[in-house]
Amino acid sequence: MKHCLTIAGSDSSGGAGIQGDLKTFSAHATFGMSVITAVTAQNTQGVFDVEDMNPSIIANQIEAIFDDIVVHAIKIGMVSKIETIEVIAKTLKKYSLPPLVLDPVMISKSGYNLLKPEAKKALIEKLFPMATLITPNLPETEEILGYKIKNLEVMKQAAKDLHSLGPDYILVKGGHLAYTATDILYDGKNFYSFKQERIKTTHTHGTGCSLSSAITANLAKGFPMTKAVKAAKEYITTAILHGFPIGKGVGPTHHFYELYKKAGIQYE
Ligand SMILES: Nc1ncnc2c1ncn2[C@@H]1O[C@H](COP(=O)(O)OP(=O)(O)OP(=O)(O)O)[C@@H](O)[C@H]1O
Ligand SMILES: Cc1ncc(CO)c(N)n1
Repeated sequence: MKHCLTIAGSDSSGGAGIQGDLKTFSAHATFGMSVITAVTAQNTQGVFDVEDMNPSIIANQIEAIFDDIVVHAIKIGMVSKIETIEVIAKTLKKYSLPPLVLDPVMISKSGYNLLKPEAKKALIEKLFPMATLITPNLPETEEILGYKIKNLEVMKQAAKDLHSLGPDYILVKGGHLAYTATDILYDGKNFYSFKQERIKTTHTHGTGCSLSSAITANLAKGFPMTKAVKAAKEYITTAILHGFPIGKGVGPTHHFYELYKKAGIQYE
């Protein structure tokens, strides 16, 4: 059994953030652990409130895990503000780290700033160089680099520009492209394209969180990066295809579709 850690925010509606990450780790038969950076009051319609955890409890959660349990891979999601970023970087640096996937969460699908705008610089300077992989979506990539991205060619240029900021691998996610859901992976030398037709659905709450957690679980199992991303892309595509129409807005994906199918579990 491999052990995966998510350092992220709690999503009360269960599809994204810590809850989505732990479901994804479990769906990959890995043991999930969590460090909560913030608690959000959100549902399928929006984010209504956020309470950030104090830096001391963030540090204590990280230390409690690393001082006791082997961590095979880490995912970082919502980090809210400068103090949170600083304490995560400082505390993690005390340990020898496994692969680290950083999802640079900035703005929720409903338009809420999950990262305070003034914290962008700290995220890039303190956490990007520690990351094995970063997984920005298109609005995040545009925000970090300061130019518009409308097609796959510009996504490749963006991947190169992001690579110069320190991560070993870049995955620019194309979920916000109009015509395809193609993601581009860059390792500093080669590009790898993960092509997928856009699925016509509104139930895409937490797709980014779940994709990065699936990659994390695959890295924990020792998959090389291209294989980890390929398998995670297949996982998220299935999860989106079977998304749940719960709530009045953007519903969550189905984290356990394949497992339920194999087990013959009826859930409808
Ligand atoms: N409609 C869709 N059909 C197929 N794949 C999709 C669709 N929407 C997103 N994806 C895929 O889901 C993954 C997550 O990408 P996306 O760009 O949506 O992340 P995100 O915006 O960070 O998500 P969130 O903020 O909700 O967590 C990517 O592999 C993307 O290509
Ligand atoms: C807590 C949290 N993290 C990340 C996202 C982005 O999907 C979200 N909506 N909520």
